[in-house]
Amino acid sequence: MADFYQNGIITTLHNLRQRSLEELEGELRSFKKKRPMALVLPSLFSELEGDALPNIVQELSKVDYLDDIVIGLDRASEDQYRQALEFFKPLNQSFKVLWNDGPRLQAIDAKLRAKKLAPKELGKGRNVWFCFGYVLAAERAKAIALHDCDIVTYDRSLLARLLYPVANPNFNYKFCKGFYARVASGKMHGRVTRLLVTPLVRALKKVYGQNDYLDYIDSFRYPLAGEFSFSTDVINDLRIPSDWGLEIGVLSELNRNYANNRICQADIADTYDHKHQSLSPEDTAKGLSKMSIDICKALFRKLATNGVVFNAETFRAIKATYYRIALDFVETYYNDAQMNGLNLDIHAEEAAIELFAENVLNAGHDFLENPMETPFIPSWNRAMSALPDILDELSEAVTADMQEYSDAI
Ligand SMILES: O=C(O)[C@H](O)COP(=O)(O)O
Repeated sequence: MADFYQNGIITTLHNLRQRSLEELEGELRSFKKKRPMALVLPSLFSELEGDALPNIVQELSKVDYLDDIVIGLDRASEDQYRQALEFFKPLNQSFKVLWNDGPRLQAIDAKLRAKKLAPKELGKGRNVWFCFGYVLAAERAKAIALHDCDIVTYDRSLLARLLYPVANPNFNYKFCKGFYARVASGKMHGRVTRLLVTPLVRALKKVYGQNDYLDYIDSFRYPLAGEFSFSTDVINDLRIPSDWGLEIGVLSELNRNYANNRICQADIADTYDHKHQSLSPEDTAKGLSKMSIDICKALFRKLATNGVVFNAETFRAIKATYYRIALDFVETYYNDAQMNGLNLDIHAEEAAIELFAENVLNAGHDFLENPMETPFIPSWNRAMSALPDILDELSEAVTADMQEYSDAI
């Protein structure tokens, strides 16, 4: 059984395994009148052909408290968009598929671009941003969940546990982050979370002393989880990073906009596995190497907005402190793995830490060289003020695409 310890400055909602999924879903059904619920799924077309998404769709088709599912489809040709519309048909909820590469959504993007409001980078952040715009335009959902489409261990209890804290009308949470242990096939995963984020946050605390923002990030048991839920009004003011800083960036935005007692985290799965990316030690523009640089920059940028000063010396101190703390963590993880009968490859862990330490410096260098660089997509509030009809146009474009390319929906 899990413990019920509160480890930080936000609320942790545990899974004490005392109630059935059916009971939880029954309660969610009773919430839906006051707080209608939607799910956002950022997806690549290639994920439709993978192992995870077919099972996710099957599981979701059994969920009866959810009103809407908004799927953002990236990297799909016209034919693949048609295939996607067929693929998602087993869903029993009202669903929409945003064909992000299609001519209608590209025209919306061009309109935003002309006002310098369009996302600069392709990827999950951009996809999620357009989906959020669609949810705002639909004006129905009050509670929204988002999860990745590559979860191979998915079952529908993940969604129920993720949505519950923001869907329950008696709770006041604006945002809930999911957490779990990424343990699968006899191994401990979550390399960037375990070996970069936690030790780097601890190193920054050591170098700069107590800091409310670092305490806040350190309170999340899985800060990089792609699974979170929130009340719809959160979207208006949210600036989403378009790079791999997405998860940290969203947490930072919530920290800026809300008090800590409006934010929680929930234990959403006993086991979790997903598609693993390569570490990519040879190319900093790819894989976990790129991810680690984007995450470091997201942390540095946020600290700078709190008045923290960085220079080449401080980055060297941060790197050295990070490296020592991260190496100490390897022993901790190794012993935890041993006691639980898991494998932990010490060499691979230390090689990842060496790469991440180098990338702490690379990120620091980029940060000092390009002080004006920002990966943030403007908030929907700003986009709507510049282009008041943009949400209606987005909604019409999605409906028109679905009508044109599918005859049976
Ligand atoms: O959460 C993480 O640390 C990264 O997404 C990498 O995860 P993985 O080691 O499970 O692939």
